[in-house]
Amino acid sequence: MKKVLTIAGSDSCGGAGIQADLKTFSAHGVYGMSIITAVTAQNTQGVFAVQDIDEDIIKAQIDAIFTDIEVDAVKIGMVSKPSTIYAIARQLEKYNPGNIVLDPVMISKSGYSLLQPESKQSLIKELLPKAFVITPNIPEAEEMLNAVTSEDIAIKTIEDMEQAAKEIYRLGPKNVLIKGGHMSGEAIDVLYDGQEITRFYSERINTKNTHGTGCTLSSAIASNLALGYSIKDAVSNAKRYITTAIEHSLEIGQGVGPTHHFYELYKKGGLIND
Ligand SMILES: Nc1ncnc2c1ncn2[C@@H]1O[C@H](COP(=O)(O)OP(=O)(O)O)[C@@H](O)[C@H]1O
Ligand SMILES: Cc1ncc(COP(=O)(O)O)c(N)n1
Repeated sequence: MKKVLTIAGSDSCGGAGIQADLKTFSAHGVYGMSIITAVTAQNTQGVFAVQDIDEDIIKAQIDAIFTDIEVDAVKIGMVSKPSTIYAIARQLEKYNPGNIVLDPVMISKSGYSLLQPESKQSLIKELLPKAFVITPNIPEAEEMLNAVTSEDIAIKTIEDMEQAAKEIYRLGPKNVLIKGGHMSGEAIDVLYDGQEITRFYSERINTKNTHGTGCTLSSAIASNLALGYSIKDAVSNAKRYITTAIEHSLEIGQGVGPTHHFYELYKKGGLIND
């Protein structure tokens, strides 16, 4: 069985973060493992408190896994503060895993900042060059480009997304996927692999329940990479997975509800392997 690790924050309401990642891994038939970087007190309406986990125990968790288990892919989500980022970066240098999917989580759907402002530069310098693929949404892509150019870059069109993907590629990741969830019209994601741009299309589903879509997509990409798919096939499969997960999203809580991870659904639709 393929083994996939998530390094991310805990979402108490189960829609995003570690919880979404582990559900996604299970639905893909891969074995999930987790390292918790922060605990959030969160529900579908907001994030109410965050406690960062000490970097020594983050490091110890990474040692515990890599000294014992072969890891086929790593997904990185909420990393919160600079010392957490440095700890993860040093451990990745030590164990050098492949298939690192970096979801540069910055602000939750409910508007709470999950990455401290002083962490942005550390994330760019320490983690971007280690990523096989980075998966920013549009505001995150803008933030990263603004941090490196000191300009006020706004991504408004699909061509802007393509240009931004090429510029973020120069910061060191092997592939850049900019997600179009925050645009209007079709939900189009754009991949740049250093050679060419590929667009991934889906209809825009009319729902407010998109809590955890970015976490789910990046974990689905990590699962597919672990299963041996190429980056383009991994993104294409993951895009179908997230579209189905949003189509069947759940009316749970009073705010932005979560996506649905239902093994039988994906099996029936040919979205996962046995
Ligand atoms: N309403 C929607 N209908 C269809 N796909 C969507 C919708 N909202 C987001 N997506 C897709 O979900 C994935 C996550 O995108 P996005 O919501 O932008 O990420 P994030 O959670 O990081 O903000 C992307 O593949 C995006 O195209
Ligand atoms: C612990 C954690 N990690 C990531 C997200 C982002 O998910 P979303 O953008 O869907 O709110 C979140 N809300 N909580």
